[in-house]
Amino acid sequence: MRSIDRPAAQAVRPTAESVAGASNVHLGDAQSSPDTPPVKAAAENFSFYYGQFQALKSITLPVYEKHVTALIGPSGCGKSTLLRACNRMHDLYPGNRYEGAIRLLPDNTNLLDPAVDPIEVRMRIGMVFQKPNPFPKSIYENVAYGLRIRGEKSRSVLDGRVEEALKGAALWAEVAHRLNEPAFALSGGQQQRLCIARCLATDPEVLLFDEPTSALDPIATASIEELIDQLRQKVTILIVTHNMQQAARVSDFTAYMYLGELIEFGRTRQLFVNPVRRETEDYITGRFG
Ligand SMILES: Nc1ncnc2c1ncn2[C@@H]1O[C@H](COP(=O)(O)OP(=O)(O)OP(=O)(O)O)[C@@H](O)[C@H]1O
Repeated sequence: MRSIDRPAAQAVRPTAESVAGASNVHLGDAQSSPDTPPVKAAAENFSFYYGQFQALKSITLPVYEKHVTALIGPSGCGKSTLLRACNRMHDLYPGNRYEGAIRLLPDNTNLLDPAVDPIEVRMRIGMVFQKPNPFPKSIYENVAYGLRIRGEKSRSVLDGRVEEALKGAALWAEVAHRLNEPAFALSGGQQQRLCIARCLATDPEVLLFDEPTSALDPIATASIEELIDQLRQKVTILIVTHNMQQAARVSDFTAYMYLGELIEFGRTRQLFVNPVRRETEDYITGRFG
């Protein structure tokens, strides 16, 4: 397996237009301008099939560095399928098929390349699921897990990284005195922050959130949203949400999907206030979906 953490000598940084160029996607005011952030990842004519069924149709989408991009759209439009493709979750099932590319910058690696090790992809691109899914291990071992897989054995390095990740997930103050307790002893909101800490421990470049607050109460939801707001300073975030208020609150850019296609992509404010496509307007005003 080829490791993907070495930048290629001639990495190409796509712009919003070069990413969207071959498609009909409306970029709205997300087009390149002096204040457009660099592209961190990009789907390029990406299609996905569950057996004979085509769930995603030639998606072309830039994901901007250290910003939050929300994927919205009615149930079954392919949001989770796209998110899962970004860290090769679909590899686990036979019959699934990718076409096109999902590139990670600056090395311009196609994450779907079979020569790229999916385990390494998951270190660079962490994923947080709808329901918190800690391992049946201690709080400490959950966070240390990815580092141990990477071969880290030094207790002092592990201790330091576990503390740093728990602080990054705004959980340290609540668990510092109980690191050896089972992760399942934590509340749902704490377990979700533990899962975020588990991702942070391996220093991911991108974090994927698949409806991360749908199983949480309003207070735990607010703490996860606050955390996302802090995390964007150091990591690129792609989030699937059914909750349009949440998309409006937490994201900088929004992509509206329908029936496996990307209909519109733009800055969140523009997409919600002044969408270019009629389909987007119908969805966000509740006339459809
Ligand atoms: N394992 C699977 N096998 C076959 N088809 C699937 C599978 N998973 C999803 N699909 C289909 O792919 C399409 C996209 O599903 P996906 O879960 O990505 O949509 P979504 O937009 O995330 O929906 P929701 O908002 O309800 O979670 C749907 O038509 C769904 O029925």
